Amino acid sequence: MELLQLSQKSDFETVQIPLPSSKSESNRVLIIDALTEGENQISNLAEARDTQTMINLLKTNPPVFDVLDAGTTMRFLTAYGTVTNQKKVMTGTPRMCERPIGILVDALRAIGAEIHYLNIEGYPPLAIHGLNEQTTNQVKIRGDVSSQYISAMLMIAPILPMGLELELEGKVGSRTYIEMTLELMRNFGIAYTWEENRITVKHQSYQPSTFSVESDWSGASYWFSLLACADSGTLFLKGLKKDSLQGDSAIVEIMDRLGIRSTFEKDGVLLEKQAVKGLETYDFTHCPDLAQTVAVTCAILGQNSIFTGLESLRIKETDRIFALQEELARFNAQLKEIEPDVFQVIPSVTMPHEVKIHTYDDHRMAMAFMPLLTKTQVIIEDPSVVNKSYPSFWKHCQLAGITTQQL
Ligand SMILES: O=C(O)C1=C[C@@H](OP(=O)(O)O)[C@@H](O)[C@H](O)C1
Ligand SMILES: C=C(OP(=O)(O)O)C(=O)O
Repeated sequence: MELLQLSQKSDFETVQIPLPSSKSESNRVLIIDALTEGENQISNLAEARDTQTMINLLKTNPPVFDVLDAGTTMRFLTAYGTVTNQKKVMTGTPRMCERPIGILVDALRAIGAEIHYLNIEGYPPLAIHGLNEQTTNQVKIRGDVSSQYISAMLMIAPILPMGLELELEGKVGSRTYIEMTLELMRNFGIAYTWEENRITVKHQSYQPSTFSVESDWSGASYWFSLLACADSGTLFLKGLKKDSLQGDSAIVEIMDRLGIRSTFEKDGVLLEKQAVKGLETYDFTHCPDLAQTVAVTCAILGQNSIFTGLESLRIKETDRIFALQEELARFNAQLKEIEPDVFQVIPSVTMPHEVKIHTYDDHRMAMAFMPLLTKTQVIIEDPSVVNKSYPSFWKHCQLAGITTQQL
């Protein structure tokens, strides 16, 4: 097991962090690009492994689409392979084959697709046999498991001969990601309506256009957390915009409560320290990828916060609730379920001289616990796990003056 030691440091002089591009925006524009007749001008695609996997699969078009551990790549390419009438096997890592996909497969079957499960009903691997004829444009889809199924259906909707009327059922989580999908579709010429729980996309063509992918707000969250936990300093995060398509820009309002003032400038955002106002409660339903960052920050800052909207965390790269509970305990903090789906962060009272963090094949576990280095020496197990979304993360830590050493 590779180990990376991060030395304790708590002052960050004016440091500029370049940030990676958003993998969520990148993976959407790649699908849209593949469905556009004509040339798009797309820049700043993400270096994330999830995006590079998508680029390679679209370019080489092998009979087996192995998406590794990339959820969006699995869900978006399943819909793409179907609408482009291809025969494909969709597979991924063992964990990917434990992440549910039945809701998307049912929606695709409802419009006439032939898809078979190759192992366990409701989970990858899958065999796609394409879509010969669209049988209906009326589809009901649950919104409470993953928004990625909805985004996948929406992006192929204009290509369907009958278009699509998607009725969202029940609670809709990660809504900001659905909005991102529709905004990007609009950027490439697609008209849609979203009235109450019904999204309608008529049959139409994607129009060639330009798009520059923004920096990644989920990746930015770790830098907000670092400064919030530090004694002093300022950070400048490049390439972030105030009007972002990414719901994880909610980190600005969360960190305003946890001691960070954000000032938007022409080419990014300046982070400065301010007094902690306190985060009593936060609902992560629409920004689930921020939960680990904020849990660790609250645990370090002595904030007894209540978290809700964490349901989807159990089916991501790992069971993130379990992983957080185990790793927070290593510095005597807790994430306690005080009622069904209501969690309380119980902060650390004593900090060990060194903390070793297990990362569970989850990039966000490695990155979310990095700010612990403001209080103690940290050892991160399997540091290359960050490659999924942020391959240059440790290099950027060095830019911030953090000493990293492979053990
Ligand atoms: O559409 C997207 O780009 C994503 C949607 C979210 O997943 P869920 O919709 O499954 O919550 C998020 O957690 C994931 O990192 C990226
Ligand atoms: C959940 C994530 O990604 P995905 O679902 O696309 O694998 C993530 O990046 O935190």
